[in-house]
Amino acid sequence: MTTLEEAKRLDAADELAGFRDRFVPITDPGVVAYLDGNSLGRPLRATAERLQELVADQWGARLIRSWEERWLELPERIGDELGRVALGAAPGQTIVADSTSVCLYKTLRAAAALRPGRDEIVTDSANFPTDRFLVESVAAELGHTVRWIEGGDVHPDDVAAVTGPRTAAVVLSHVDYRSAAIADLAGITRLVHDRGALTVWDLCHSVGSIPVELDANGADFAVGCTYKFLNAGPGAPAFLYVNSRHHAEFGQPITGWMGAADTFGMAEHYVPAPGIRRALSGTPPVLGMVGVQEGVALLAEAGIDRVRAKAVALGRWVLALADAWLVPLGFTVASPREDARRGGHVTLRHPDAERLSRVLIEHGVLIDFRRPDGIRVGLSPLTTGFTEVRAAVDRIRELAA
Ligand SMILES: Cc1ncc(COP(=O)(O)O)c(C=O)c1O
Ligand SMILES: Nc1c(O)cccc1C(=O)C[C@H](N)C(=O)O
Repeated sequence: MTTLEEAKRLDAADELAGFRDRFVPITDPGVVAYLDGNSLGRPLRATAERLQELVADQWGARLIRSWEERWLELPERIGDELGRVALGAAPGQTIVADSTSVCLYKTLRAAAALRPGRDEIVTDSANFPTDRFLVESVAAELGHTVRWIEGGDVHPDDVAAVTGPRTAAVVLSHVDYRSAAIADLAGITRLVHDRGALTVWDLCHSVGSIPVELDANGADFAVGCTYKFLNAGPGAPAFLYVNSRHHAEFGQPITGWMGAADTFGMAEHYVPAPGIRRALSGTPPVLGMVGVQEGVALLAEAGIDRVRAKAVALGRWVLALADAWLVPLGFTVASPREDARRGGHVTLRHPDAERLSRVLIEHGVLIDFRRPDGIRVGLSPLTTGFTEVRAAVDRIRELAA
């Protein structure tokens, strides 16, 4: 059923519908649908308020004293909360810092160093560019070889085929940025450990969208961004997770003073801080962390399980509309149809996707084009509505006909 009544019924039954009011309204009357929250989540009203407060009360009034009073502890404090709410991570293992790219570099270098004598790093040829580029540059830096899994939608068997006694680390995305295919984090982690290697998971497209269980699955390292489903804002800092069993030996390559044991001791040489704090390098981005804090707080209120349930329902809705309206026009579905294997977006393929994406954006349907022929429909359960999605797919039908 694809009727407007059905869309309204789904919106009326949506337990998370009220959360939409917690976001800054879209004032541009030309926007029909915002389906790009998996690239840049919408801003929270609370973030705007908290930023003003911070500038006035903490930065403006307390000046440099705010570092000691509250700012220095934020990377760990927000990291712990993020770990609790979204990552299945006990406190002391997650920290907010840097960009995903930098966090990936740090964790991959650390992982490789924990496996001396092994000289191969595994990743997937369809992985996000930053992941592939960093795997290549870390491999070049260390004299390692990259072993590629071809083509995305990575299964444990694909990992088994390229890992062995020479594998140091395996770098994979939990949710594929193009197809939304969910990798078997538990099964792959187990397999990689059986081969004596370590895992680095990129959680950019899963954090805040699907529950992740890092501790329960024995994950080694993970990284992710906060500006997608956590709505933390453009360029908001990323996070990294290091399982506590690696803390004693965990050494990361950007040995700045903020990750040192005694930051203000101005020591002659670097001695890493105990625990996850050693993952830090430079001064934490306090303004950007406000958005992370608010995004995580909102997610805690909504609950990751309810968020996931709505993401699944939105995904099914896109598939139903696409099957009825777009498949007859030459579109194909590039995302898994099985709910359990599909993350928080649906990618539709069309031979003319690049031009069509431009036209759609001009007509207020804000989707993403992803090479070579994908139109990516991002579904953010805290802001996306069923009627909104229907209007968007209707517009795609109209413009593609
Ligand atoms: C899978 C994945 N990894 C990494 C990134 C980005 O990394 P950064 O935060 O360094 O821009 C993105 C999106 O930008 C992504 O989708
Ligand atoms: N991080 C981005 C940016 O700085 C500019 C534009 C887009 C992005 C994105 O997040 C892209 C996104 N990771 C993707 O999956 O395509």
